[in-house]
Amino acid sequence: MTHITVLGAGAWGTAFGQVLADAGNDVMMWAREPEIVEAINNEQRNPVRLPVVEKLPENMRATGNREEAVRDADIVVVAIAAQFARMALEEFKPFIPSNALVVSLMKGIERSSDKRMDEVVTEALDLPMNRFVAVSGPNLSKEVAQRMPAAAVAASVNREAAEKVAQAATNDYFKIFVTDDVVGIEMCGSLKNVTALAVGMARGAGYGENTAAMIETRGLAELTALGEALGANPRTFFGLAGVGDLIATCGSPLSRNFTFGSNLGRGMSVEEATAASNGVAEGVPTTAAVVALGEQLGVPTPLACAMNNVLEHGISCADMLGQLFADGALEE
Ligand SMILES: NC(=O)C1=CN([C@@H]2O[C@H](COP(=O)(O)OP(=O)(O)OC[C@H]3O[C@@H](n4cnc5c(N)ncnc54)[C@H](O)[C@@H]3O)[C@@H](O)[C@H]2O)C=CC1
Ligand SMILES: O=C(CO)COP(=O)(O)O
Repeated sequence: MTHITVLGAGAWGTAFGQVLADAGNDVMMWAREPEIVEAINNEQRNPVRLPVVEKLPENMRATGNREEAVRDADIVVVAIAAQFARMALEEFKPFIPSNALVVSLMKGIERSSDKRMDEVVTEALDLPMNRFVAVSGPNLSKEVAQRMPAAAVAASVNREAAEKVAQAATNDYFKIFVTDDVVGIEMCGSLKNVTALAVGMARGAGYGENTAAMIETRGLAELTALGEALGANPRTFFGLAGVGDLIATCGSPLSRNFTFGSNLGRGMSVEEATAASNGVAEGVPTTAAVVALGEQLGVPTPLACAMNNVLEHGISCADMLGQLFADGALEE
């Protein structure tokens, strides 16, 4: 039996923990919230972050102790809000077994460094890239938690590592494919959140299908240009983690990023939308990081720039779309 530890018992950490438990693994959740540790161990539930599940599998336990959480792990899965991942992982570093694989489920770019999660995780743990795997795809946690069929992609420079993670997390309702395109997978997961904020905002402001489709395809073009500049494989953008996740996230009120944008479109301030958010909306800090990455790479990022003006300067939805229209590019 494979011993897998999930760091972070948020909505996705818990739903993915259930995927792993349903696939027959021994799953240990680490949570910093004592009430979540207690609820998982005593009631087999996570009423705080994933109330939709009435009974988590028996082979899922929890602890708040870092050493106990990871010391026997074959695979360590990280599902912590991206901006806090580096700090949190540094505290686990002394306890992670030297042969364990480390998997990131996170979809964000660290604002303080403008680095992707593959960079943050390997730096924080001093981990060789061949022990790192990124998992990403159209995986709204509430649906996966209800065991509705879904799929994702595991990316690693080490094919064997990606296959081991894919096997460990595949069950009768969840399937994982493999790729070696870590950068592409990371960029897809992070940038679709920026697009979802903008689409949500347009929806909240009352715009329809054409506007949403325009933002989604311009977002995809922006993500493809940035990803290619970083060496990603263009095919990745048309797979599950790219177009697949854009469709899921930009089309569902279950997405925190879509909902955050929608609340902005309805007239809430960033502070009000943050207070109303049911969990982390990674696109918010990631938007500024995408603008910075675009500047560093010389790649235009009109959508991220317009969305950044919403988040930092409070411009309206009409002005955000106006800025997209004012972009000088004529080639699609
Ligand atoms: N919810 C979803 O549908 C999906 C989420 N993701 C990604 O997975 C990551 C986690 O998402 P969720 O679990 O849904 O978010 P959540 O908002 O439900 O939970 C966030 C988690 O981060 C932890 N955390 C926050 N600050 C921390 C700190 N300083 N130290 C340690 N832990 C800290 C919280 O305790 C919690 O476990 C995000 O990057 C998200 O984009 C990926 C796929 C699907
Ligand atoms: O990544 C997700 C779905 O694939 C979840 O999106 P949100 O973080 O916007 O809820």
